[in-house]
Amino acid sequence: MPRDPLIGLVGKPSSGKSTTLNSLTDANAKIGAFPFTTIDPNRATGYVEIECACSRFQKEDLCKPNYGWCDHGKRHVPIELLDVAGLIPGASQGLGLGNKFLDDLRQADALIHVVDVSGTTNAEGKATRGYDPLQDIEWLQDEIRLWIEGNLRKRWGSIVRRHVATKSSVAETLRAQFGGYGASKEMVARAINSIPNLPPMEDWDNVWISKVVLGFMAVKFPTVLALNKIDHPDADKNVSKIMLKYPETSAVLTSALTEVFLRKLVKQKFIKYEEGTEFVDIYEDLDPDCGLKPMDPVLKDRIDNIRDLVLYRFGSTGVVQVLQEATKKLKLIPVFTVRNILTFTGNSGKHVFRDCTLFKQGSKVASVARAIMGEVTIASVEGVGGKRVSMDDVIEPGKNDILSFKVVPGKSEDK
Ligand SMILES: Nc1nc2c(ncn2[C@@H]2O[C@H](COP(=O)(O)OP(=O)(O)OP(=O)(O)O)[C@@H](O)[C@H]2O)c(=O)[nH]1
Repeated sequence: MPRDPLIGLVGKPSSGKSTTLNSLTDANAKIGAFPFTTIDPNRATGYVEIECACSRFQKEDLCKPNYGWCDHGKRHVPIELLDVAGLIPGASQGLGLGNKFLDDLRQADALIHVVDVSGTTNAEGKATRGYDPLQDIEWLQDEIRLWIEGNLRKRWGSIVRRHVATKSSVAETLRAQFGGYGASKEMVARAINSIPNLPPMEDWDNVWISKVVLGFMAVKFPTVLALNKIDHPDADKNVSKIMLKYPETSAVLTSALTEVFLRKLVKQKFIKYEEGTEFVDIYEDLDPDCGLKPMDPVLKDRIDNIRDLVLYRFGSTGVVQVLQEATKKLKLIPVFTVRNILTFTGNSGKHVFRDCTLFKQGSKVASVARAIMGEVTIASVEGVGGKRVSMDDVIEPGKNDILSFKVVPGKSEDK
């Protein structure tokens, strides 16, 4: 059965991973200004915004997801997040929580690397001033590479002997080695194909091994940088440096602390705030019967600062966007499963498109069936208009992403 996609938050201690996770979820990950607040991997549910199928059929008013929510066709679908305990230089040699961190990482399908661009924490996450966060991007990649390389080199002699003796292909041999990281055959093939002029495996030296590991990392751990703490005055120059050095890397500017603060004020009914945007309304901006409470001047000043320093300058706090970017890297397709393909309703009631699940690009209807229905015998699959859909079809947005499975009668309920 395919596993649900998982996005890992990585970064040095105190870079703001827990705050970012909190800002994306309702989880209460511990937040602290000292290293290793997060000792156990912390799983939580984030919500990624997609275009809901309800708007294709002008049924926005009837859309009521079983999980997440839908706001005028903008649907927020759950996705699992993993806050990985702080990593420091030397982790691949076991420093800090190194090996534990790296082992937790195996399960992730994409990474959000939270970088503290304020320069106020050093590589170990201790308070400092003027630290250059460029270093963090480099050493974190290095530690992951060294960890994977270390695991490979430990057994290199026997790996190559077996490879030659069994006349295996490079893909087969590497698939066996990288299986522990959850690598599929297709992933290993993509990694190998990304390296030009790769010699036979028995001729690889350390340089070739590093190249292969880097190729594998790019496929297995596509990464988005969350350049966090942009509310800090020193952030600008550090962001420019990073963008200049890594023009090809996906990066989103974030202020996780601001997002957490805004969400708190929403709960306390001081503001109306559209997540992922720059729009914050306070009592004075709206009608007296808007349901908001008036603020004292100190709080009002803070909101003005947040508008000037974060929202109007950057367009948002960035946290919603960082999750969008990470999900984009995974190339996920939302699939809507309904019981009634004509009305798009579920088991009962008038509400439409109750279920939506994210699947990897390239998934077939058969794997959607297995993931959603379990091990039952499917009699037929229908798409929009009641058209028959083949189990072998590859799912595509707008084409066959709305499905109804009919189960062989007597075996199980259909959906
Ligand atoms: N100014 C500012 N501070 C932030 C931001 N995000 C997090 N912080 C602060 O940075 C400190 C560390 O944040 P955490 O979220 O605990 O960091 P962490 O990376 O999870 O740390 P570990 O659990 O030690 O790995 C806290 O004092 C946060 O309030 C931000 O966007 N701006």
